[in-house]
Amino acid sequence: MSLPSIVGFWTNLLQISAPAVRVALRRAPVRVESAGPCGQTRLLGSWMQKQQSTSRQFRLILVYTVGVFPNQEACFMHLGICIEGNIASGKTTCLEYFGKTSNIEVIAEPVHKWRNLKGHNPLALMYQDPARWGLTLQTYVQLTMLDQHVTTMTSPVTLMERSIYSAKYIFVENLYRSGKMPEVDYAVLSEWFDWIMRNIHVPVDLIVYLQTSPQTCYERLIERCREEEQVIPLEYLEMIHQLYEDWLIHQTSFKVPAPVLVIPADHDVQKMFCQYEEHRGKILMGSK
Ligand SMILES: Nc1ncnc2c1ncn2[C@@H]1O[C@H](COP(=O)(O)OP(=O)(O)O)[C@@H](O)[C@H]1O
Ligand SMILES: Nc1ccn([C@H]2C[C@H](O)[C@@H](COP(=O)(O)O)O2)c(=O)n1
Repeated sequence: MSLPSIVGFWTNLLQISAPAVRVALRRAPVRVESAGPCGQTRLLGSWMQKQQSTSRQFRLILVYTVGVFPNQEACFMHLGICIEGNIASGKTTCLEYFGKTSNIEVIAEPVHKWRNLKGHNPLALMYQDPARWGLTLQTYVQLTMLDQHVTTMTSPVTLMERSIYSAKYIFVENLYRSGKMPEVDYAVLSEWFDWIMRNIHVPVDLIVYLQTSPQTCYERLIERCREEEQVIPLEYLEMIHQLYEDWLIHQTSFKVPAPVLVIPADHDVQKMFCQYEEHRGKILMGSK
């Protein structure tokens, strides 16, 4: 490449691929692992991983590679953002808001699958008898959440409701700690989860935590009136709340897989929409 074409290349790269460049710079050592059209960058990526280097120069080499093989840009373009929060904290409402007001792809929690699996309702069974059905539900939750994480996305930004991480660190943990999940069931789920973490890349670029009081969630849960959840007492929401706080605010329980943007979510819907607008830029850029 001659000097002008190199300059032109960089200018074009930075103009056309700003999000790709940014994502590649930040995520290079862990994101370069797709096979097929990303073959060349995959080699470079694994070499970089071996070097255990996070230096800016190496990352720039990678960005250069993205530019030289422009058809690979899609590998770096995508940002995955998870909306986390207690039951009935307003996650679905948040997803619907962004789904309507921009071309972000939204993925709702697959609750319909948990309520109807070949005519069975694992969610209802779990609430009726957690010790018997907790493992059944959470195994299925883990599978369906993983499926959503690895689904190929076409738009640059995806907002996903909850994650495989909160399924394990919040809900499985809660069943176990409250004595409603036998140790052997917890061990089986943990083995599965650890295997997934070792063998499958589950990328999350940003966690948006809708922080509510348990009381607010209790009121919204009653208002929503989902049949299976009528048995949920306030104490259950308090335990889920504490697990979320320890994980995402105090960061004392489990590894947090991405930066956390905290949005206070006890407010009415209008105020929440205003807050979403205030944070729209950060969310779209995947930064807190
Ligand atoms: N900011 C809010 N103020 C009052 N009610 C809300 C607010 N956000 C959501 N709701 C209502 O609370 C219930 C739970 O909201 P939802 O978005 O389904 O929560 P989640 O997806 O977190 O379980 C729904 O009936 C919804 O209409
Ligand atoms: N791993 C999980 C995830 C969710 N649930 C339950 C909690 C709620 O009853 C329902 C959906 O949650 P929402 O989106 O309304 O917060 O599924 C669970 O038991 N385990």
